[in-house]
Amino acid sequence: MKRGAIDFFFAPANPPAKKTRYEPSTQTSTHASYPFPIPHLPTTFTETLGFAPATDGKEINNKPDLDLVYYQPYIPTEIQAGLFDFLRQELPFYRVQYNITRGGVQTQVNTPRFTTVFGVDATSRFAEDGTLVDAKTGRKVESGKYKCTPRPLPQCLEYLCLLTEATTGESFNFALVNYYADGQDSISYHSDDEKFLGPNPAIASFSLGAKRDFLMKHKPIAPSSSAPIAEPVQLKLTLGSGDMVLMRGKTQANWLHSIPKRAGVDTRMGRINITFRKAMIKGGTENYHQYNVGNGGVYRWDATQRKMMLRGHGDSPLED
Ligand SMILES: O=C(O)CCC(=O)C(=O)O
Ligand SMILES: [Fe+2]
Repeated sequence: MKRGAIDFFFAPANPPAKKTRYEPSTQTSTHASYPFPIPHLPTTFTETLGFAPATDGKEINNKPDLDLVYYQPYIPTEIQAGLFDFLRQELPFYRVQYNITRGGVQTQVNTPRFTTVFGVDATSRFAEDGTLVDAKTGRKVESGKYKCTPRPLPQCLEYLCLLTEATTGESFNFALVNYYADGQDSISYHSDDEKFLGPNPAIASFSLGAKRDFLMKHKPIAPSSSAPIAEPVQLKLTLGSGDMVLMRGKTQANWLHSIPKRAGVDTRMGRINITFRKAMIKGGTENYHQYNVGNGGVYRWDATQRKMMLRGHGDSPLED
């Protein structure tokens, strides 16, 4: 029977397949530490990234100790959605659990988002063949140096890192990635002021996917008898897909930032955050690995079920 225009309108013969917003590259980044190979950026993305930053950065330094550069957006519009899909699909993610002891009481912390990390601190670098060598001497790093197995940046993040270095004039050796599955995933107020980053660290922070509020507040200032009680100094940036915020100077030493939980329509969508940072010493590599990879199972995006699915456990590498 012939289908009329009305039938076509109301009942498509096959539900439309979800459009893939990128054409995967056949080349991959591989490393003994990766649970599966990670495809290179599609060439359409690398070509379009030639036009990044898509806008000039705006300096935000009108509050005490604050030094930001806000690119709204940095990633060109045409590839924002595709790059989000690509990274969500192709990176390994973790849901890290760890214990903290406060006042002699141990409690388990469930990190309220998916995380992953690539990079090694400035005392080491990866040689062409993927082995770790001493940054100064070029000699092979002894196997016991790190408690974890550092992972090199895959080409897809290395490319974005190099671009970010060129834009900002800063240098980075780490990419930390957060995936907030929905509005219930979050990061609580903190500052990225660890000693292993050195003084006045620069951190470039990318957003892809759902819009989320990025809240900043000045760290408490010890009250002095002469000064009047100051209003808390705060700031809200609503980060959209493709945006980048460079935090630098005295920002980390004096400000806290967070992505609070949110209810509402857009918050059913996922959001990816990538931060590029520079760790100076071994402790930075171990800290980032512990809190962003941990020792639980690896998750990968399942395009059919449209959620992160547990793919394997522990450090045992998976075949793709
Ligand atoms: O998701 C964000 O925009 C912020 C992430 C963050 O602050 C962090 O990973 O340290
Ligand atoms: Fe942070």
